[in-house]
Amino acid sequence: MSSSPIGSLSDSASKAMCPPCASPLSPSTEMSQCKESPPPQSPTVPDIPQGVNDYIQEAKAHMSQVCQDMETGISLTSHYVDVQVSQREVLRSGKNTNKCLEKELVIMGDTDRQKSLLGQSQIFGGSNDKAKRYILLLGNAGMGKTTLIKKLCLDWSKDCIPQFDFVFLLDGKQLSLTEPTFSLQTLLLNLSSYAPSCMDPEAVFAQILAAPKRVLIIFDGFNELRDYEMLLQTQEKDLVTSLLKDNKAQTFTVKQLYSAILQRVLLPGCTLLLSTRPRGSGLQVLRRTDSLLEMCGFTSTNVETYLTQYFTDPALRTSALDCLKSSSYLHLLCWNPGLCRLVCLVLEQCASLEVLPRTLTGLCHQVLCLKMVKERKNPCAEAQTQTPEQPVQDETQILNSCQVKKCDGSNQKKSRKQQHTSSGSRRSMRTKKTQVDEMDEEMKNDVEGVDRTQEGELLSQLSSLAWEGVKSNSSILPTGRAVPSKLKAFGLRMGLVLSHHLKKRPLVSNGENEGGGRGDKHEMGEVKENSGKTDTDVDDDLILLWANPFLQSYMAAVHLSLSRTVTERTFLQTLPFQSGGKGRRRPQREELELTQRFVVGLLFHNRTELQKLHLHSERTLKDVVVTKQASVMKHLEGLSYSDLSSSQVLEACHCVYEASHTSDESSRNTGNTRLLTHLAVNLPEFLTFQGVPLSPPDVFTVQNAVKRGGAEGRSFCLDLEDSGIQICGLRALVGLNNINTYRACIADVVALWEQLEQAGETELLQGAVSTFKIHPLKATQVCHIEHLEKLVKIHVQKRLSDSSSQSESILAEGVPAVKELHKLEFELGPERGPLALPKLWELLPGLPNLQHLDLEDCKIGDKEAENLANALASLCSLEKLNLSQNCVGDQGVKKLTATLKDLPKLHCLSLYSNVISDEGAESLAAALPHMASLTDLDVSYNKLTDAGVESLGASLRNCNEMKTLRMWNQCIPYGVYERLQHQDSRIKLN
Ligand SMILES: Nc1ncnc2c1ncn2[C@@H]1O[C@H](COP(=O)(O)OP(=O)(O)OP(=O)(O)O)[C@@H](O)[C@H]1O
Repeated sequence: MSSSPIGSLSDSASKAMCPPCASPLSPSTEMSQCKESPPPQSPTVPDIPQGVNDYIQEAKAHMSQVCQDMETGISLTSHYVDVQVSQREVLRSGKNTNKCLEKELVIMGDTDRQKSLLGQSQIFGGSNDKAKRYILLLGNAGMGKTTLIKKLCLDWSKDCIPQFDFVFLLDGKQLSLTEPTFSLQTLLLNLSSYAPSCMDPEAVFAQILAAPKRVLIIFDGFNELRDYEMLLQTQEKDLVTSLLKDNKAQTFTVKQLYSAILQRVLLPGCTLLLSTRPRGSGLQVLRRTDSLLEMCGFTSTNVETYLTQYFTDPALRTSALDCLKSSSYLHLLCWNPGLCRLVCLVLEQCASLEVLPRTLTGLCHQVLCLKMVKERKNPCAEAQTQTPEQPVQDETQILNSCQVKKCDGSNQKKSRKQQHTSSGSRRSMRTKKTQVDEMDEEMKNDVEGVDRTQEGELLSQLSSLAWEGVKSNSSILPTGRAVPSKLKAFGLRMGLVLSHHLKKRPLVSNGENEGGGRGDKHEMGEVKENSGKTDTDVDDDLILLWANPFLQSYMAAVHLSLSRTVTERTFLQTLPFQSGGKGRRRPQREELELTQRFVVGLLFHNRTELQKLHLHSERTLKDVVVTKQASVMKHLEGLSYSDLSSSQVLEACHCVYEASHTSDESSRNTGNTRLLTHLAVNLPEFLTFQGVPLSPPDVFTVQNAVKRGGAEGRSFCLDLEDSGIQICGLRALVGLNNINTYRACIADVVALWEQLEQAGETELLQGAVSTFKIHPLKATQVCHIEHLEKLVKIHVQKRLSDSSSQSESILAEGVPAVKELHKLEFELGPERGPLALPKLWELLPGLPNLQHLDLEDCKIGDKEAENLANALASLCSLEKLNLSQNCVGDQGVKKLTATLKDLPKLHCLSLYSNVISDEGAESLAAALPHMASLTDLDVSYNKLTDAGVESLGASLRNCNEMKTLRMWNQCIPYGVYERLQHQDSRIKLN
């Protein structure tokens, strides 16, 4: 039992009732309160009992403290950069057969993405929108999901998200707790991260159940979408019944409860926010979500802001900014906030660095080396600096800051206000402090025992663990004795791993709520339990995690490329691009992909640098590296790039970039330039990245390969459609002088042209206009037609905008891409089709060279047919018109035939499956002899009777050019067709 004095209810209530601004934030650095959201509303919530309200206020005060740290030594208050999220949409193909989430999502162009950006206040639905209840937040590793969630929690603590009385953060890591000893109540009030001790759980839980709409539950720490998919498997009926029967029965596993919340069995009215990396399939999740958000990453302005906040010393700031500007690739990597953080770590040393890293491998290597240097200089500094007065932090950070930050050298000053903690928090802090002290002691012993020469050994052991993690898709290190304490301590000191305290369920029994928070009691109990444990088992509930996904992958690659325990066979199996045929490829996991990239980068890295990572003698290292280098070369040079999927071609560009931009002069002259040349020579001429999201660093490596192709006399046709490429990336690629043609989102291309015109870059504009292609065009989104309309307008007006004159000479003949558009498929389906049809009618006359127009299944009725007829009048080149599966009736056909008979080249007309009856057939029959070019007509599956088909059959006799007339209609006896067919074999039944 805890002997800590427990703050009285009135005591904590008085603190909890402090106005929100008095929450313990550092006054000097306090963030502007709720910039985008409406002014904070009154924190008083009607109908909430006072005791519960006290808890809410305490939870807010607690959260405002624990969410302060973005990561060790970096505070949200001083370092947070306002990033935006974009709203994504799911493709409504209805097929849903894709194994990969990315293929299920609409990939927006840059221009549209900018329009879809949401501020933080809009994440849960703005005041005018419908509230969003099931939100999925997507972002690759390091893109800032957890940070945004912390910011949201902080905003909530400042009453800036007033629609929720309760916010609970459920962590994927808690799934490691597998005992069936939890209830919904203990899960929310005791297991959720950042939750303070609760004095009256019964009342609070009752309030949660009474108003679930005012509850936000956030799921974070799930690496991949497939982790959620597992939780969405239908639960057994009996389990659902028992879950519903008793919310307080402590008989469920964390997994069962997570599952039940995600499946809306428990607290169905609450709002769910799920964060995850997007790889993997996620059909079930997609079906449930009503809002799909994606982290947008840092813009260059964001990067500048980040650096400005990071480097408080003006001189260092200026040199860091200058350094970054001089290194395009590092700058582009900063698009990922997690990498921006690593770049800043390196930039801290920019004055003393001879060269900045030029690759991701180089960056991670440099960061690791810096960590090693710091660790050597200061093996256990600040070991005892954390005092109980310091604010409690989240479970990971609290230990991390005691154990890792000590080597970090950063001494964050805490304001008095920050030191003000609630009594519950202090107790919990003391409990954790006890655990931390135990670990510290253990570590100190270990440090003393660590011979510096062992560093290499420890690094290699750690890298082997990193590879185990990557293989099993986990960032959690093996628990218990599997990892020697010396190794744990080393990983913690280096800041490569963090320890995370798994909150275990405190037993709730009647009367236990008297005299203190249950969490504290339990935590104390745990410490007691653990006190007799050996040094490897300080605390069962402490798990170790890799602190940074990039460094984990980097370490894994160190193991694969440098360890002699990795056999040649295993090594070869881990090389990239091993999966089967194009169609069967599943999306590669992010950590594995990164590891493979690092392996290639490391093998061509400066050997003196590699020496720092292992204990090998120079000669052994050389042998290991040379052998593996040869395997990599053989593997990459043996690839047939035309057999690779687009994402694999992209990955190949990355791998080769990592190998060829090493700082090692010796290998730069040998293997790695060979790899780049091989790639450049063998890349397919039609280089398509359609459907593959292209981030700024992706574009850079593609640019690098294509440019090299130019030096080898190659030129390419680029397809960048549905890649989400930023306009600046588009410019970089289009600006290369060996691009024959390119395709990309029309709106972005137009935006690029406008930028070029404004900048007076006429030559580039000329090239960008003349090499752009849109044929054949498949419109699957309403915006595609809107974009086309814009382009056609430019074509017709022969200038970029009403006010522009510069582009007039370039566009004197119109837009070549429009002139060359011969085929347009309108594939929006019956739901969205009608939304875009009016625009289509407008733009069609601007496409005089269109030969093939496919308007299948988009709900064209008689009215639309009339509009179409008018629009078609000027399409003199039209050869094929597909109007299958629409609702064209007799009136529509009449209008159409009046126009169609004047189209001199029309040879194929499909009116399959419409609603044409005999009257319409009559008008068609009358027009047929005048449609001199028509060779194929399909009017099957309409409403024709014998009379209708008879007239068409009769008319056919006067049409010498016709080759087939299909007119199967169910209600006509087969005999009629047989007779007609007998008369004229051009009549077909199907
Ligand atoms: N908005 C931001 N402002 C400043 N720094 C940020 C921001 N977002 C992220 N960072 C930095 O990037 C690091 C990684 O971010 P975070 O952990 O939130 O990424 P994540 O998307 O949750 O990654 P993972 O998928 O690996 O969990 C943070 O520790 C922080 O240093």
